[in-house]
Amino acid sequence: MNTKSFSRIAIGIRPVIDGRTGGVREELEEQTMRMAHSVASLIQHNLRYSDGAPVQCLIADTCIGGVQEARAADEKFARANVGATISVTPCWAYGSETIDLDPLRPKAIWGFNGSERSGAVYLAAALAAHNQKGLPAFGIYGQEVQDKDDDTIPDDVGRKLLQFARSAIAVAEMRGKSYLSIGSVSMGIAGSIVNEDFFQSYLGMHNEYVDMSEISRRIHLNIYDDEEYKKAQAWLQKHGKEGTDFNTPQMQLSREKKDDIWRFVVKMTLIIRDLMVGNPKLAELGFTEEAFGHHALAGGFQGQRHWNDYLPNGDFSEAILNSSFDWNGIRQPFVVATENDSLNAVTMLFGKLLTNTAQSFVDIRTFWSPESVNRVTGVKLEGPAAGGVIHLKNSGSVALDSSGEQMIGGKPSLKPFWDITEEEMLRCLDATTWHPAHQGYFRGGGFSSHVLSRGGMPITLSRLNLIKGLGPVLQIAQGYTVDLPEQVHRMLDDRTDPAWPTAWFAPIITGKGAFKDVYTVMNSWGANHGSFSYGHIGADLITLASMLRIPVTMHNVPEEQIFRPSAWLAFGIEEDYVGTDYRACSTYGPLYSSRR
Ligand SMILES: C[C@H](O)[C@@H](O)[C@@H](O)C(=O)CO
Ligand SMILES: [Mn+2]
Repeated sequence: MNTKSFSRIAIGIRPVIDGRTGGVREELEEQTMRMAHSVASLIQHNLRYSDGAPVQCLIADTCIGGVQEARAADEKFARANVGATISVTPCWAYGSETIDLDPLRPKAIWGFNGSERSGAVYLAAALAAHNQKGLPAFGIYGQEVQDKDDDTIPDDVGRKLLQFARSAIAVAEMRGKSYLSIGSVSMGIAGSIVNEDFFQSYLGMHNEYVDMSEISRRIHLNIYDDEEYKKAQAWLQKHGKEGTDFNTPQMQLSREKKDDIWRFVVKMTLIIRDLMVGNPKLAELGFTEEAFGHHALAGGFQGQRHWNDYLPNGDFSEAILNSSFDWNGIRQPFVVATENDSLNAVTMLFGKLLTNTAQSFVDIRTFWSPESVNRVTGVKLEGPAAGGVIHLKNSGSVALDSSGEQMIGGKPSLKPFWDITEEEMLRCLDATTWHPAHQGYFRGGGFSSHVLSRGGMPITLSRLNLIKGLGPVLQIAQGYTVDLPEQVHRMLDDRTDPAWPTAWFAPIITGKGAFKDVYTVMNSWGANHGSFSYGHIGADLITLASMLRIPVTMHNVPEEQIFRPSAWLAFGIEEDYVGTDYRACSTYGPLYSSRR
């Protein structure tokens, strides 16, 4: 992305120490600094930014024994674009004098579980100070006692440090970036009514808008890189497989018209990307203003109906941009929401920032109970599909990675772009057929990406909704993609548009609440759309939501994986995990609230 001129977000590490000189402090200096270095090294070795570079950590110049050193660290961090902090300590230190007071930076504290001196005492004192001041912080305290010269990070501590850091980086990455709406509201879909207050107060993001006519202008005035356009065309000749035209013969467009549409949608793709992140090549061509782009970390394309009723739809552009590759090779995926559903774009953005993988935009289309499947196909669903499945099927576009043709340990998966091989990219392309769009819905034509997600992939379906009087809420359902028997898949898929991408989803059922059964998951979904991300990332989504103060309305994440700021426990009894979260989020209010 064209954000080179912006400095990277870093995580600031704060070694906190007992400030009593004349014996105590001196004895602790080295151990405390070593803790800071081992945390920095853990993060740098395990986490990456969206472009694949390792996450940077910055350690305070000195150990922090009091307020002077705390503010000196602040100053260093402010200059270096530090977006979150982790304080570490093996000992007692002066709680409220040493903590990070910046209200906008997510913060965690690791208190070393030792017996000679106890980091736990500081941890508890510092967390109490944070909570008393309304600055929520994550507490990390290892399960097992460590000896004072043990510099290792125990597994449980490491897991929490990384869970915190992944979300903290996501929070910091969003701040100051834009959501770009291309067009406005698609067919009355509420998620495409962009809510500026939400973007600004909860995510620290800005909203940018262009009319869809801007795409048309750039196509007509040749405001795109023609060299890249030719490269893309040649690549498509080789790798783009056109599929069956499912329109009735009278509705089918001529070959000539279809070829025109191919040319058009490739240009649209370059233009949507350029609108989002800019393109220095445009400046060379004399289009200096267009070269900037809109600083967009996510975007959406309205399409229906003002554009699609007479021009080619966005299916191809969205599918390619959301994928981890194109004619330029393997690269980080963009986030482009269908139907300009900005709330689904945010859900996709959360998933992308937490995992660095391509996200799959889906319509939550049909609950197929075992009885309905049996009635229609005569087949009794078995195995993971036995309780019924939810048909996830976007109206024509999905990241090609969703095919599951990338492998981890020989199993279908979606990987960060730096782990995807050339061969896996080709397999994803091979698993995709581009079908002429349904003429009833898309009079202007287009090419829908037909991708069937392979079964057996752990996925997390999520969705952000806005509720007046309450604010944003997040829904999370972990589960698996499933392979239905071939003839069952065909019969069910053919009842709707077979040109569109499909995933059969079996959420993990707990027997309780919204996860009573598959029907209840479907019935509890708060909108027509959702986004799925590879892996069971519900715990990370919950941590991220707590940093942003977005309550989670439903989830099936095991209790032991949940990690939120320590203050959350003060808001209610554990059994009532949803209510506790609501009370905490509403007390703190959005992270970038003007109330502060
Ligand atoms: C083609 C159809 O109109 C779809 O676009 C529509 O059903 C949706 O995707 C709604 O989410
Ligand atoms: Mn839709």
